[in-house]
Amino acid sequence: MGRMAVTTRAPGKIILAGEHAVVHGSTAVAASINLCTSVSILFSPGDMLKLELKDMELEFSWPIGKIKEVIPDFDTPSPSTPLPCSSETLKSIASLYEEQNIPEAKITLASGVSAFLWLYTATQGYKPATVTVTSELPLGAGLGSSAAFCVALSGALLALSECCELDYSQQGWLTLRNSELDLVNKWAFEGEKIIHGRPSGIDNTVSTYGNMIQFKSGEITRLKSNTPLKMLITNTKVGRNTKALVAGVSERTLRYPEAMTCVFKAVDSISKELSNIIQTSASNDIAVTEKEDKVEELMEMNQGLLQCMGVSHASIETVLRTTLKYKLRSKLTGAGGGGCVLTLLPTLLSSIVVDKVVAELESCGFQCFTAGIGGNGLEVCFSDNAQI
Ligand SMILES: Nc1ncnc2c1ncn2[C@@H]1O[C@H](COP(=O)(O)OP(=O)(O)OP(=O)(O)O)[C@@H](O)[C@H]1O
Ligand SMILES: C[C@@](O)(CCO)CC(=O)[O-]
Ligand SMILES: [Mg+2]
Repeated sequence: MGRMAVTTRAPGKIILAGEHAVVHGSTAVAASINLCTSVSILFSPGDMLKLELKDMELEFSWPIGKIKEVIPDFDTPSPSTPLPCSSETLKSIASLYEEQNIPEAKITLASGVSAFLWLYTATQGYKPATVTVTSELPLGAGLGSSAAFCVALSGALLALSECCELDYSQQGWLTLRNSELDLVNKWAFEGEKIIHGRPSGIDNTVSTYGNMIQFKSGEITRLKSNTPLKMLITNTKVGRNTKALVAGVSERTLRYPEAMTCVFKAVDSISKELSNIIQTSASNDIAVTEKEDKVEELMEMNQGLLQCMGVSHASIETVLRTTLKYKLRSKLTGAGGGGCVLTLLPTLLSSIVVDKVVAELESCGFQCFTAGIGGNGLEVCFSDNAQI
């Protein structure tokens, strides 16, 4: 029996320090969170490629012949060689979803659908299949939904290719070898380029490998945290688009190169300080409190510099002001412009205060939750039939 069906899951992330500046070569620190995107692929007879986005109750389908016309040359795809999608091909791919009548309110999905069509065809060619996607992550809210989608999808596509040496009779969730994860990460980066324009690669990297990482110009250092950090995540529910925010920072950098270079350098130092603090061991409550005080201070400094880059938002400022009333510090996470804000919850903070701050934030229309930080990266599960 060949490999017919696979399900993968890949986590979202929080950025503790360094978003945006990381696109310009600064250090950043990120951790996976225990909210995932899952992708299931089932090769099926027939002549259609189907994409089902379950949470959005959307279904797309294309005749294989039509895909071959628009994205030619993949009769023998080479999944072991990650390929960028050229801007001409990206334009022709647009004709594939324009025919599918994506509802106006969901037009931001177009870039995700383009990334899907590219990654699928470039790795599997013209095989008919049904691909199903579900996600626990809010889309476009700073928690790396685009990267989790690209990693889960690339992982599923490669798990069904000759590139991965997996025992597909094995039950339950499996992890890939490091060299296989490296390949998934590279394909996912090609997908992120379609969605983000100019990604640094931090989001797909932390989603692929999991845990907590320091990242600078594609170089990854795994961080061993001795004391777990507890973060409150507040979703302002203000929609935004990472591609536009990243482009905005680049435009400001072109207008004020010297000032922005200093800002990026300051962020680089903040991320390095943070990563040192995270890795120092704290043996008692006083040491833990000192550590948390420093993390809070660095988060506050990083937020100031993100304001300077022009990626804060009135809703984010409301979260900052509200949490500060309770002496809690916050910073935006991900691309900003709305989306999610992180607030450090010190170990000795009473649950009464947490309940109060959450109630006040929720009365503003925001949504608060906590998430496990630093868990597994991509995982794969084989079955005769896809799981979701
Ligand atoms: N489950 C999914 N199904 C289809 N497309 C998705 C899915 N998740 C993300 N996407 C695509 O990614 C886009 C959101 O990506 P974007 O980078 O703007 O936000 P994010 O990744 O959630 O936040 P950040 O990049 O700041 O961490 C969506 O508009 C869609 O095109
Ligand atoms: C804003 C950004 O720095 C992080 C988005 O999560 C973009 C990137 O690094 O690709
Ligand atoms: Mg993204």
